[in-house]
Amino acid sequence: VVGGTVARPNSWPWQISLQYKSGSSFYHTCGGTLIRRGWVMTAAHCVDRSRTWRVVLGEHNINSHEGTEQYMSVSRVYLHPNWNSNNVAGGWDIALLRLSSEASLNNNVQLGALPPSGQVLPHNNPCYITGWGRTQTGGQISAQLKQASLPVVDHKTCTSYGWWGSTVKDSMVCAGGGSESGCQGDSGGPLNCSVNGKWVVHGVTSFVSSSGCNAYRRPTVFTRASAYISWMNNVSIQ
Ligand SMILES: CC(C)C[C@H](NC(=O)C(F)(F)F)C(=O)N[N@@+](C)(CC(=O)Nc1ccc(C(C)C)cc1)Cc1ccccc1
Repeated sequence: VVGGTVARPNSWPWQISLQYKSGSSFYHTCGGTLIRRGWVMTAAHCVDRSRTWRVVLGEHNINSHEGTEQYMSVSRVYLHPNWNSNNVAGGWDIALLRLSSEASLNNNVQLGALPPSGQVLPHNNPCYITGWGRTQTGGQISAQLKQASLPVVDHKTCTSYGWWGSTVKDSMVCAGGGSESGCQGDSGGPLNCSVNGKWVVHGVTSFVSSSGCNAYRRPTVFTRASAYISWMNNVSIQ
């Protein structure tokens, strides 16, 4: 996350850290959202290569053990069937992870709320991106979970000339476009939007401009969760 602030610990209790094993250690690579006690929503581009994954719930500082963490292994990865890793512009950048056991819900670990199918939020709807991603283009990832205010940029604006143009599809949502943005390592994490006074996980962090995470008129682009409700329902009743 470029800009913004360090989040109050566990104030986004559905945020998870997706980590892969290398040698005898695990490393943060992406964010995600706990949507059921046994299911995590993340980006397909995070998990489209086979690795040994683990999901950390109740995490704040990824470099220290704070006693609120739950470490879960992943029993199966469900990539969206239409996902094409050579064409993130095509969309479909969403995946579900089946956890090998069910999370215990508490003050530090809660389920994220998904939007109703088809919901599209208005321009400037208040939203926050959260994640442990790089804090500057080309910089380091953050040890502590960060948050930044990224208001929705409507499709009409985001797909216009000088912005993302036709790269952004209807199944995506843009947010930000100013000095604050997502960055590498935030992938897969939630875009938390305030709707009727409740937090709804409206987006899955998908991409930023290669010319800079907070490039001018290149808002952070998210997979629009409300476009994939039926797919998620069909997968998670398996
Ligand atoms: C793996 C890609 C497909 C998605 C990756 N996503 C992220 O980093 C995210 F923002 F989600 F945290 C990304 O943007 N990766 N970049 C490598 C940029 C990138 O690849 N972006 C991108 C943008 C558009 C497209 C398509 C839609 C034309 C493909 C890739 C990060 C970057 C940003 C600034 C400087 C250097 C690196």
